[in-house]
Amino acid sequence: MTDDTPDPMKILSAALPYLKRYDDQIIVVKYGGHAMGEEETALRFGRDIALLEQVGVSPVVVHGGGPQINAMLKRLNVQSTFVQGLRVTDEAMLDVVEMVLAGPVNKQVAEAITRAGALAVGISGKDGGLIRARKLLRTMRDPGSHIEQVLDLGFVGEPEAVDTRVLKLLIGADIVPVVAPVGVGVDGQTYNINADTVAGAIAGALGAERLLMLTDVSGVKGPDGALIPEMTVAEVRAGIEAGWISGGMIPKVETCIYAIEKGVQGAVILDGRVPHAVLHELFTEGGAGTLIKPAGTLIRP
Ligand SMILES: Nc1ncnc2c1ncn2[C@@H]1O[C@H](COP(=O)(O)OP(=O)(O)O)[C@@H](O)[C@H]1O
Ligand SMILES: CC(=O)N[C@@H](CCC(=O)OP(=O)(O)O)C(=O)O
Repeated sequence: MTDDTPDPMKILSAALPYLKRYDDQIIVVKYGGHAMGEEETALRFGRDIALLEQVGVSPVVVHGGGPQINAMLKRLNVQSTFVQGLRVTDEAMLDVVEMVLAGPVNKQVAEAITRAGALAVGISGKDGGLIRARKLLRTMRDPGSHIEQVLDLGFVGEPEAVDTRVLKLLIGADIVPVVAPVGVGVDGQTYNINADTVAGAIAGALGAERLLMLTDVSGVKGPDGALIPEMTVAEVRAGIEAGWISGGMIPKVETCIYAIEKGVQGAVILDGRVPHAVLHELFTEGGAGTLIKPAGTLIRP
């Protein structure tokens, strides 16, 4: 009779080179609202992050919460509209967004990590001057028209500067920072920022070793629908140009490209609903999802 159960000793031993590779390295993990799923998924995520901390990696978590905001809006009977994948945010909407992101979602994620045995502290981009934001300006052109229209998305922002001091203090004290994607302008105005964008900005500012983007698809799929394990920045750009990278995947890969251009060694898009996706990516030979990397590097050890 054969026993297909993987030998835990073999798994641990095979993970050794990766454990050494990521020792003391900063890994930014974007935990998307769709990847949060049921309570058990969140607790499992918490255990994976706590394990990273225990083995000497320095994880920084940036979470989303789009579906959780939608659920609150439904309870309040408020409609929400999206333009180019971004939530149009007036003053009343901003209150709900900040309340949900910096409130229950932020605390649940931090608590799940803490419950698993690592200390985690939830903050928003407004704490410690972490994210100085400015209003995001987006334009749109109707098909067949030459005229660019400026879109008004209200209080939707983008990071203008990232002050990493508070993150470094927490990391230095072996505390896992958990960041809600809200920022503040020089004039004190609060902004709602897409969580992918915040994760990319923080990974770039910290010079992280890796940016992991946890979502609800297995990674970037090619024109034939098959998962692509590794791509260079140039290949990603060609995919956008050719149209087989589209919709919600565009801002995600653009965030990865931004982070790589800021010096991050590799950015991975992976399915956060798969048990232990983070550990699988970091500590196994094949990794998980799609690794986007600078040209000419061979970085899956
Ligand atoms: N080449 C591609 N590979 C994978 N997904 C793609 C691709 N092109 C477009 N997509 C779309 O991008 C979506 C992922 O983005 P999105 O739903 O915005 O993620 P999230 O909610 O986690 O931010 C997928 O569900 C898929 O419909
Ligand atoms: C401007 C904008 O659209 N902000 C997002 C912030 C949350 C987010 O990005 O959450 P996910 O990562 O779960 O999608 C929103 O209001 O939904």
